[in-house]
Amino acid sequence: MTTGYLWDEIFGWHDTGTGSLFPADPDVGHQPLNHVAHPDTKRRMHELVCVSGLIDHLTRIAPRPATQEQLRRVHTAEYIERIVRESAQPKGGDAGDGISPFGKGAHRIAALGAGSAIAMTEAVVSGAVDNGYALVNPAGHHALPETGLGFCIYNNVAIAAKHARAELGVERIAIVDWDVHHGNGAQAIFAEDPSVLTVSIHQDRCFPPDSGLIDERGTGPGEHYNINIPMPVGCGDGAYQYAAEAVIGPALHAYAPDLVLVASGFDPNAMDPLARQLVTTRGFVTLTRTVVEAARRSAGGRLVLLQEGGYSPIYVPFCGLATIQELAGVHVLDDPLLPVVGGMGGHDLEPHQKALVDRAAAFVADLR
Ligand SMILES: O=C(CCC1CCCC1)NO
Ligand SMILES: [Zn+2]
Repeated sequence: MTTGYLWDEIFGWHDTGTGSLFPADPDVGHQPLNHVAHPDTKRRMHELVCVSGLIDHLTRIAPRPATQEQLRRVHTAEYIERIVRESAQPKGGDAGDGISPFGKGAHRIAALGAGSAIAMTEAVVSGAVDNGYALVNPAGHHALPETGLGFCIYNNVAIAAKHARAELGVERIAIVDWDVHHGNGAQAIFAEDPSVLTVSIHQDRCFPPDSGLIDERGTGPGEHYNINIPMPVGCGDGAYQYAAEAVIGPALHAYAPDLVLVASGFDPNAMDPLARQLVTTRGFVTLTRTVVEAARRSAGGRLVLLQEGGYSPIYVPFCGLATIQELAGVHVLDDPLLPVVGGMGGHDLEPHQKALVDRAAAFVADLR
């Protein structure tokens, strides 16, 4: 098994400022604080991959900037122009919702992330590696054709999927989004496209507001090819394991994609400030095992994971390490926090959690 890995130091230079989540404002008490999406969390994950020795089991894939044509498969020219323009300003700008600030040069960094998603996808589809993890920054899964949103500038996973369909001869793609926030971008971009199955498991109505409801199932020819699993707050490893066994695995088996892409956010983790789930490294191992097995069954193992959210600088590195270990089939380090986060309760499957997952499981029968 060869697993590709991609990181570039410039991802650690994405400047999200000191607005924490809102601009510092002494008049209302907002003190300056690193933005929750500060790149340090992802940089720490990369450093743990290196210091743990896991990097020695991985094949380094070179980052590459997305071309204008590749960005334009998803985003409008006007939007890209605005990002390019604001990125040239000394003070940078915002992706589009007022809480996604970026510094000077953000377009170059975000375009490198999107192009790196393509580079990893090409490496996997060509067989250079069996599967891969691209630790890109900023995240992308909320970005829409005409605007960024929720810290996302360019929709990396959608850009990679469009490229695989247009340039790599891939017919059927499944996008699994396990970031704790709804994968609204891919859902919208592929809403009418049955050649791309989108599955999002997320905390119910956390972000974007009122997005990712269970009855959002695709439209027109794409109807039934979007599955949302809006998990109630407080879901731990047991609930996520049941969702993987009852929905994610069966949906991928029924759809039989030629390539599996994962929007890999670690913000379901039990120590994350931007959601209220209880997932530990055990949960991410279960999710990873599920997509590895699905890709083995129908896609020749072709599987690409792209970094999305995750805001606990303490725990995200270990969640990422556990995920990449499972992807690569190696084990270099246990999760030292598991006795803490795994011993605080909340990991048994609860009846209300099972009931929600069972509602989503019923949709698998509609997949062809
Ligand atoms: O991790 C994210 C960003 C979510 C935040 C955006 C504003 C409040 C929650 N999306 O996946
Ligand atoms: Zn998120």
